[in-house]
Amino acid sequence: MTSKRDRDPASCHDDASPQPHDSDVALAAALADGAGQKLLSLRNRIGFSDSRRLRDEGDQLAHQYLLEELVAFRPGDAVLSEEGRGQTSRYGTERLTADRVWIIDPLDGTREYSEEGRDDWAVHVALWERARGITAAAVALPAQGATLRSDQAPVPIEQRKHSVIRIAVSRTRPPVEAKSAAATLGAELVPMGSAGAKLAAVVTGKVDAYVHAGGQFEWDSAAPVGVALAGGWHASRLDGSKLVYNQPDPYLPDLVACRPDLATSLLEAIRESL
Ligand SMILES: Nc1ncnc2c1ncn2[C@@H]1O[C@H](COP(=O)(O)O)[C@@H](OP(=O)(O)O)[C@H]1O
Ligand SMILES: [Mg+2]
Repeated sequence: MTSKRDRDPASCHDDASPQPHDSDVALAAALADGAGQKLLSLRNRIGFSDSRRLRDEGDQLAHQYLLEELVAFRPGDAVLSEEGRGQTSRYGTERLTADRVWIIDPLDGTREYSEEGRDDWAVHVALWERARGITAAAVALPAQGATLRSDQAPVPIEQRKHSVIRIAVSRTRPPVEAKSAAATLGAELVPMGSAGAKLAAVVTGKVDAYVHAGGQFEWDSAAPVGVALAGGWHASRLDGSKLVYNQPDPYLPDLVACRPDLATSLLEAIRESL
């Protein structure tokens, strides 16, 4: 099969499409954008009256698009996707011996995607490389018209302090650890959907931190954590240990991300709550 890498770019792509010789991070951003545009179109086309249908079709549409493009542009790489089956699923073993694995969440914040007017949902595309971890990442926020990339840090860290510390949490499952840490620090909780949207709120300065506990998988955090770490933010497990990806079991149930100057006091407040 001819891969898109082998084709003449001018013959088959417009300016917005991924290009065969894109860097990994440029490809991640182009694919996250592409999936995001498809999700916006689907939302416009079928509306919100049948939210289950919108969620299911959105998940599948974005997954299929990302998978086809990754197979075409990076045919030698493995994929771990939330929506995957077989080799791309959490049970697939090909990724465990691969040197390069794309960890994707085609639609993060599925619930919010199916609710009219909400913009807290995202598309995650990250590349994990053996012995290096996450080396390229992009998080598209299609309804916010933004895409965050691991090679382009947003505004300088000093500009992003609030008088009262703001901690983003799940709007449906706010963890007790975050409530307790907020009480210790005199912080306020900011409920929001989607791990990608919450980490984006951290790196763009809308909030100071994101605390999650109680369950999550590698695809929920790989790309947003890749963007945050590349930009100089703190991101770790709640106990302060490193977030490790492409594990045999991709369950990765908790994380904390924040401004680096807040990390010590926030981790300490969380530790007191454990
Ligand atoms: N306890 C839990 N177990 C498994 N996944 C969870 C979880 N809590 C949150 N998540 C996942 O983390 C993402 C962000 O959740 P939240 O908006 O509640 O913060 C969602 O991803 P998806 O939308 O991709 O399923 C959600 O399914
Ligand atoms: Mg998710």
